[in-house]
Amino acid sequence: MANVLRNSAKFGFSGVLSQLSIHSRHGRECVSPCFSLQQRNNSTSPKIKVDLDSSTGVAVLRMQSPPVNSLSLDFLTEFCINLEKLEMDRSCRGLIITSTLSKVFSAGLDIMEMYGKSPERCGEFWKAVQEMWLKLYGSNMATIAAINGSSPAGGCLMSIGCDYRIMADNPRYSIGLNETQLGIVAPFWFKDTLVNTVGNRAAELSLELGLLYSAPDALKIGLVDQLVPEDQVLSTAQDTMSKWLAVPGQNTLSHWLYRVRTLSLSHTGCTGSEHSPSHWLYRVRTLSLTLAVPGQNTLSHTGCTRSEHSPSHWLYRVRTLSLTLAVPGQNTLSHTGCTGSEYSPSHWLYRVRILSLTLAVPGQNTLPHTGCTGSEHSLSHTGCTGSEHSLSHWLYRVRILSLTLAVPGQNTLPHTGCTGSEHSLSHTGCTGSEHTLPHTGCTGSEYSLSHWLYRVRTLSLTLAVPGQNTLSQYTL
Ligand SMILES: CCCCC/C=C\CCC/C=C/CC(=O)SCCNC(=O)CCNC(=O)[C@H](O)C(C)(C)COP(=O)(O)OP(=O)(O)OC[C@H]1O[C@@H](n2cnc3c(N)ncnc32)[C@H](O)[C@@H]1OP(=O)(O)O
Repeated sequence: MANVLRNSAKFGFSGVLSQLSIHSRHGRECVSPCFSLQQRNNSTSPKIKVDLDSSTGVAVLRMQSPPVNSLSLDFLTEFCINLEKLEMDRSCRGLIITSTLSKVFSAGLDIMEMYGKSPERCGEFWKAVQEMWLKLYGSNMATIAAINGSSPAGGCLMSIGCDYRIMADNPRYSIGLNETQLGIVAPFWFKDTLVNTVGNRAAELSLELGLLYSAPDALKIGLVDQLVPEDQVLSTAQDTMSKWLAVPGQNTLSHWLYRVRTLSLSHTGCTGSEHSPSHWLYRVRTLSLTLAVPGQNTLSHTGCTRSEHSPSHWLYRVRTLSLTLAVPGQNTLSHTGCTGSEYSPSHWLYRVRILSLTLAVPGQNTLPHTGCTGSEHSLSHTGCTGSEHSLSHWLYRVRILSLTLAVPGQNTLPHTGCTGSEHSLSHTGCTGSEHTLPHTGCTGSEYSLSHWLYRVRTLSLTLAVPGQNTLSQYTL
């Protein structure tokens, strides 16, 4: 193990990444995930065993790939195919993931896949990792991880991709995103999923230090939801699953609304159907990693010029910065308008972030400042076009807007400037009839207004990417 890691370090992950980056630029065909997965599954011995109980609608997926259920390309392929089959099986409503091995749930990504492989193989592997996460995190089934052993790195990702985690109460078992300790960096979507699970500060500490938590500590920070004696992990998962399945529609809207935010960030920048989510996940990840490569200080405006800022420290922060500030199609941080020395980065970063959150009104040209160049760098870039429009004027309106949105019978948003037939849900940024927020599950007139107001508000706040038609990009 240690040898593998040492060799990986010697080989250089950034080298692998740059190769991958080139590969990505040349472009991969966007084929259906199902097709591509089936094509590349050459393994004969099953690494996954699935039992679906048709009386309960609950499937148990057992990982059985000794010695440690490491996530190789073959393993991931088999995992995804099984997941996809269950997803398409309408009788299956719940999924429990566990391991047949003693002491180990999953050791995470197979280190051997990250060492000495061709760029093509690396690309396939990485795509499979993304597909595993997308399928799990985006599943319509209720999902529970029955963690009956250690679950580092990718194993932890798999666990936090589920709705609920039950872990064996054994302090020798550990779980966490420990990549930093290995000299590599957890991709931003690993980070997002962790943040969604344990919150910002715990995730920050966890990622910067590459922490592995014992089962009791994992429970303390909320990384797992419940500890039970080892021999009761599966039975408790089954009991818990019946509670989840008793919640009406639990695996539809509420489930999705929460997850859509994370998934949509992953898609940012997607403008055409040729861009599959995994394609973008791959690119964005590469971008974020590349941005912080020492010696390539393209983020000089972030203030990152000193050697005392360790990569992991910066990668974590830079990722957050890019996600927060990046406007698709814009030259990321330069769109902050920070071109003169009078504007310190922190000054701008702070303001722009607040502005984006405060002023973004879907369908409006909320943040035209992204194209500001020169002396108009002022508060007028918030969308105010005349000097009479002060910031407080706008802040006031936007506040009113948010409040008004929730008043039954006023869903037309006339004050946003919308006039005519576009007074509808198209103000969310949807422009074509095909864009009916399919992922919300809402499809027709059976949904009352208050129902929609509530949903739209959440969606707008959640999904609005200024200047982009975010919802239309959502293809999952
Ligand atoms: C495509 C290239 C892209 C490059 C991009 C670069 C960076 C991007 C982000 C990378 C993200 C990575 C996420 C990951 O998941 S990295 C993997 C991290 N995993 C770990 O750190 C786990 C390491 N393993 C352990 O801690 C332990 O093995 C254990 C799971 C706790 C089990 O312990 P134990 O029961 O004592 O077993 P052993 O340690 O003796 O191991 C038995 C056997 O298994 C081999 N092995 C263990 N882990 C892995 C692994 N992840 N991949 C492959 N092989 C693994 C270990 O070497 C032993 O083999 P031998 O018996 O042959 O010595």
